[in-house]
Amino acid sequence: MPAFPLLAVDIGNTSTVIGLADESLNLTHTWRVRTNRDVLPDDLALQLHGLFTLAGASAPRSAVLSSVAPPVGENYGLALRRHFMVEAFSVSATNLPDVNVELDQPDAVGADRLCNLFGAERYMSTHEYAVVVDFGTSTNFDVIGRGRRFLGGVLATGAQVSADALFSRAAKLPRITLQAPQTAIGRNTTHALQSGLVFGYAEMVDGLLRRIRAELPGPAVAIATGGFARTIEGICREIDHYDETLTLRGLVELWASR
Ligand SMILES: Nc1ncnc2c1ncn2[C@@H]1O[C@H](COP(=O)(O)OP(=O)(O)O)[C@@H](O)[C@H]1O
Ligand SMILES: CC(C)(COP(=O)(O)O)[C@@H](O)C(=O)NCCC(=O)O
Ligand SMILES: [K+]
Repeated sequence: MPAFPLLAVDIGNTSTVIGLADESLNLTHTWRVRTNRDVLPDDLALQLHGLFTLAGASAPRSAVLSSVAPPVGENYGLALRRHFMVEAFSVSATNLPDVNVELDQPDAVGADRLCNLFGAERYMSTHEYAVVVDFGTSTNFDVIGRGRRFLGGVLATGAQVSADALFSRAAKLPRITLQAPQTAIGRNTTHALQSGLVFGYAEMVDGLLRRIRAELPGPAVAIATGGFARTIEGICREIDHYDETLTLRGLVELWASR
């Protein structure tokens, strides 16, 4: 039975990134939709059907899911079984035999972070270690060692969550767009906020990367991904690469290496 196209679904707390991969494991289509915990399996099937139809893509013959937003992953699994006759593989630390999760409680690690481990492998030819900085609802730093070792990391408040917390507690502050201002010294409220929220955030990331690198016994390559990565691109000095599809590609590579 042909297993392609493979459907890969990365369900985050804010967005769900969906892709179809061909037999060479290349992503032929990608979509980004809002994660909605209220939708039911039949809603998700309609959404998938609509996306495939709009793109003229064939229906999937296999599927792999990563979810950190229960019960959305379970609902995608049901939708795929009922409407596409596909039994999806769900990522967890307990069903990946080749991965060493060196944490106190390995099964508590987010599935997206395990995808990032696989997504980082192609950057590790010249480095013993990699750090994936995933700018999502939370900003997580996933520290990876060669040989599929998940060594730990950092979970920090996401940039948008930080901004929303400030706006909700300060009555006179406007809801600004998170983009870099021209200068660090802001001469109006908007620019001052953008300086704090974007440059301040970038300095936090650079500082944490320096601390992580200082704790590792060898050099580490740092790769940024996630919804907010593009805003920070070129501002963080400690980041070597930007890769928008790292998590989704990692999910596809994880599926292929089971
Ligand atoms: N197209 C975009 N351009 C800039 N920022 C974005 C974009 N999409 C999402 N973001 C920002 O990225 C963060 C969410 O990232 P996302 O990868 O969607 O999160 P999650 O992995 O938690 O679902 C939020 O701070 C949001 O404002
Ligand atoms: C850290 C996360 C909240 C990131 O989720 P995201 O920001 O991508 O929606 C998620 O990976 C998670 O819930 N992890 C479980 C705890 C852990 O990884 O240690
Ligand atoms: K994240």
